[in-house]
Amino acid sequence: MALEKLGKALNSALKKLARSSTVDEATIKEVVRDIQRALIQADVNVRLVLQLTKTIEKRALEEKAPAGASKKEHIIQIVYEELTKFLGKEARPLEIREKPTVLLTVGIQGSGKTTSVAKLARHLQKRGYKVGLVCSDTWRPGAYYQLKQLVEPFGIEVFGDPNEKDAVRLAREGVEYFKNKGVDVIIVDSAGRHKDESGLIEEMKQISEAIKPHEVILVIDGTIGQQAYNQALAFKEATPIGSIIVTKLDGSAKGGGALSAVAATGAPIKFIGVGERIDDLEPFDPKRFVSRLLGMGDIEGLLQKLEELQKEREFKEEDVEKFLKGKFNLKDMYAQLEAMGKMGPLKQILQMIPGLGYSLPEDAVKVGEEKLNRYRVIMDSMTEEELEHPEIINYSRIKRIARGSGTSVKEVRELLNQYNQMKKMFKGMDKRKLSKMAKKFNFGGLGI
Ligand SMILES: Nc1nc2c(ncn2[C@@H]2O[C@H](COP(=O)(O)OP(=O)(O)OP(=O)(O)O)[C@@H](O)[C@H]2O)c(=O)[nH]1
Repeated sequence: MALEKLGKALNSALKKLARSSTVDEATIKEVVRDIQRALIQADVNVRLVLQLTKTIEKRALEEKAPAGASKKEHIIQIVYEELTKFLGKEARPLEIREKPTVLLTVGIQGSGKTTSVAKLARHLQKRGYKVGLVCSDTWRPGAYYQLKQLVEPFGIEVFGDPNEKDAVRLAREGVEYFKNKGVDVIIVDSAGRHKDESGLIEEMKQISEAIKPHEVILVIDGTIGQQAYNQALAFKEATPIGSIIVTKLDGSAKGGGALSAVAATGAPIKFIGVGERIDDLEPFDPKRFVSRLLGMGDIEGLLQKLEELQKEREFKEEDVEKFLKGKFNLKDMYAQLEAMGKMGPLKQILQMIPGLGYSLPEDAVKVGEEKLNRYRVIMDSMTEEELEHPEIINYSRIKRIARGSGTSVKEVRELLNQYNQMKKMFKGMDKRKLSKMAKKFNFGGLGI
C-alpha cells in the first residue's frame, strides 16, 4: 500500500481517539500532536503541517457534532476532510476526449518516467483505448528498448529510432505515424537526462510546440519528499495543461511529503505509482486515498450513509405523539427495520462507522444482521391486524406465524418480547428523552 507507514501512524492516532472514554480538549490536542508527528515523519513541510493541524484542532474544539453523530465520529470526519483538502480535494481524472488524444510525458532521469509511460499505456488499454507509444529519448538509446520490453507482452506498439538524434523530429514523426494508424491515445515519452529542471522544461516546450499535446504529464519521484514542490511549481508555471504522476509511493518514507508538496502548488496529481509492476499505477483521488490511508474503509460512503441514517432516524412529530400515548405497533417497528434494510448490509454500515469498526466483534455483527432478517421474515407472515395490534397475537397465532415464516415459536416470541420492551420504554417518556432513545434504538435496541 502507498504510504503505509504514514497510514499506520495516522490510524493509530485515530484509534487512540476511538478508544478514549471522553473527548475533551486534552484528548483533541493529543490526537492533533500525533497527526503532526506522523506527517512530519513523512517529510511533509513543517509549515504546512502546522497550518493543517491548527485547522483540525480549531474545528474539533469549536464545531458541534451534527445530530446523530458522536464527537469522536465528528473529529474523524474533520481529520478526513482536512487531509483530503490538503491533497487536492477533488479527483482530477485524465480525460480522453478527442481521437487521438496526444499526451507528452516529461520527468528527470530516475523519476520512473519510462515505467510510468508503460503503466499508463496499459491502464488506458485496459479501459478499451488503443494506445501508441513514441520514444523521443535521444539521449539514452536503451530507453526505446526498455519501453518496448515493458509493453510488448500487451501488444502495445512503440515508435522510435535509437539512432535518431533529433528529439523534436522523432516526436513529430511518431505522432504522425500513430495518427495514420487510428489509435485513440498517443503517449510521447521524452528524454529524462537533463541536468536540471530548466533543461527538462526547455525540451518540453520545444516538443510541445511541435506536437501540440492535449496534456503534458510530469513524472515526479515520490522519494524526494517535499523537494517535489519546486519541480512541480516550475512545471506548473511553464505549462497550462500539466498534470502530475507521483511515483514510488510504495515503501517510500517521504511520499507524504511529495504528495502534499505537489498538491500545494495546485498542480493536479492524476496518478500515483505504487510499485514496479506494470499494473502498479492508480488514478489519484484524494478522498479515496485518505480513506484508505486512515484505514477506515470507505469514509465517503460512511458520511453519506450517516446522513441517510439520520434522515431515517428522525421521528416525525406525529410518531412521537403516537409513541408517547403508547400506540407504537409492530408496523412501526417494521418500518424502522425496513429503513435499516434499505441502507445495505448492516455489517457494512457498522464497519464504516469510525471507531466502531475496530471494536465490534465479528459475532455481534453476524447476530445483528441475522436477527434483522429473521424479524423481517416473521413479520411478513403476520396479518395486517396482527401487525397493527400485536396484543392479539396469542399462542395459536404464534404457532401459525412460526410455521408460515419457517421459524420457531421461540423466535416469534423473541420478536414480540423485543416489541414489548420497546413499547414499555416509549411509554411515559418525555419527548426529549424519547427522541434520544429512538436514535439509540435504531442501533442498540435490536440486539446488535
Ligand atoms: N517501487 C517502485 N519503483 C518504481 C516505480 N516507478 C518506477 N520505479 C522504478 O524506478 C526505476 C527507474 O524507473 P524508469 O522508468 O527507468 O525511470 P526513468 O529513469 O525516469 O526513465 P528515463 O528517464 O526515461 O530513463 C526502475 O527501477 C523502476 O522499476 C514505483 O511506482 N514504485
